[in-house]
Amino acid sequence: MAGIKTLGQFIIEKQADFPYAKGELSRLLRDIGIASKIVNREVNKAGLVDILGDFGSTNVQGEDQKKLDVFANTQFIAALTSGGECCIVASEEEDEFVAIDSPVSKNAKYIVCIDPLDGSSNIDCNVAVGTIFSIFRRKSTEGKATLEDVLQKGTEQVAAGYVIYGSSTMLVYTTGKGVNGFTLDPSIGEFCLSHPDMKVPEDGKIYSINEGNYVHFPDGVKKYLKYAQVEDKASNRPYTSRYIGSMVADIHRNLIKGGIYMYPTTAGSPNGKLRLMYECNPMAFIIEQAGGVASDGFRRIMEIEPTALHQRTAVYIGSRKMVEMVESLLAEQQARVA
Ligand SMILES: O=P(O)(O)OC[C@H]1O[C@](O)(COP(=O)(O)O)[C@@H](O)[C@@H]1O
Ligand SMILES: [Mg+2]
Ligand SMILES: [Mg+2]
Repeated sequence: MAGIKTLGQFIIEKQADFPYAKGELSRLLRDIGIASKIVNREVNKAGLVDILGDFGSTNVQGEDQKKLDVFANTQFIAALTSGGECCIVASEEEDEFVAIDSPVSKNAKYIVCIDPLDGSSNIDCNVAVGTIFSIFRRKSTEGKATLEDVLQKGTEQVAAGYVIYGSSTMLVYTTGKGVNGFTLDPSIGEFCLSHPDMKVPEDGKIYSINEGNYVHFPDGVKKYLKYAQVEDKASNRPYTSRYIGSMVADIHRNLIKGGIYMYPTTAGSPNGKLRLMYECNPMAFIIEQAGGVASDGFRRIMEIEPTALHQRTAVYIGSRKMVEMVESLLAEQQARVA
């Protein structure tokens, strides 16, 4: 196959963009690629191996852990431990952050916040799921890295990405110099560059939201849904509703076609459902690097000062014009009640 470029080759090539790079971040991304392939192998034959269903425990969020949540968590921590470039893993499936204490990682300076398996509610019914990761450089230089090293604003991310285990498996990432997508070619076991320099369309006609929570949505969001559902050919309306229920898959579709993914505050989730450190920050970095917008309705997701590992936030993310429209309706609502 003429002209393929593997993830490994691309990473090394892009290292030149960072004059002081010593290859640590490249190796860290390599390790995430390795664990993704192992998870992909299990996802692809999930019905044939004992990986479907509940694991029988709950995580710190009070969610039932799926066997694949636990498997993926174990694989990413193992790959990041043996890779030697990671000093802390903060995972959705771990109550506290995991300090990586292996001989190879004593000088490690990177922190990985990870959602090992995103879209857990879709695992057992063969719908696309994913992995989401966010990478920071530790701030402290002496001794063991601490929670303070983990709780950095999204603007401090040095890299972020996701893997989608869908009809094909893709890894999409950014290091702050654009967004590139790689498709796994099972015949050579390599992620190959398939979507260079991804850009989210400025506007779109797809909205993704769990309308089952409609009655609990802020008025501004209800107004936006009314706006989206009105017949008006001139402005491409009504929009189309698409909701997979896996954040990675919904945002990946909207990144390619244009659209908005929304998970507002609801009665059940007064602070929103999605987690800042390993879902919203990494997705915000990718979407902003692709020319889109990521907001909690009132400010940039990446400007939120984190205070807790598993804190949640409302999220509105995707095509710029669509997110700005929702923000203006939420601001109007706020002005009315002020
Ligand atoms: O079922 P709901 O409330 O619509 O929530 C779906 C959302 O929750 C999530 O499944 C949360 O992620 P996890 O599966 O990693 O816990 C998102 O992927 C998805 O967008
Ligand atoms: Mg998730
Ligand atoms: Mg998850």
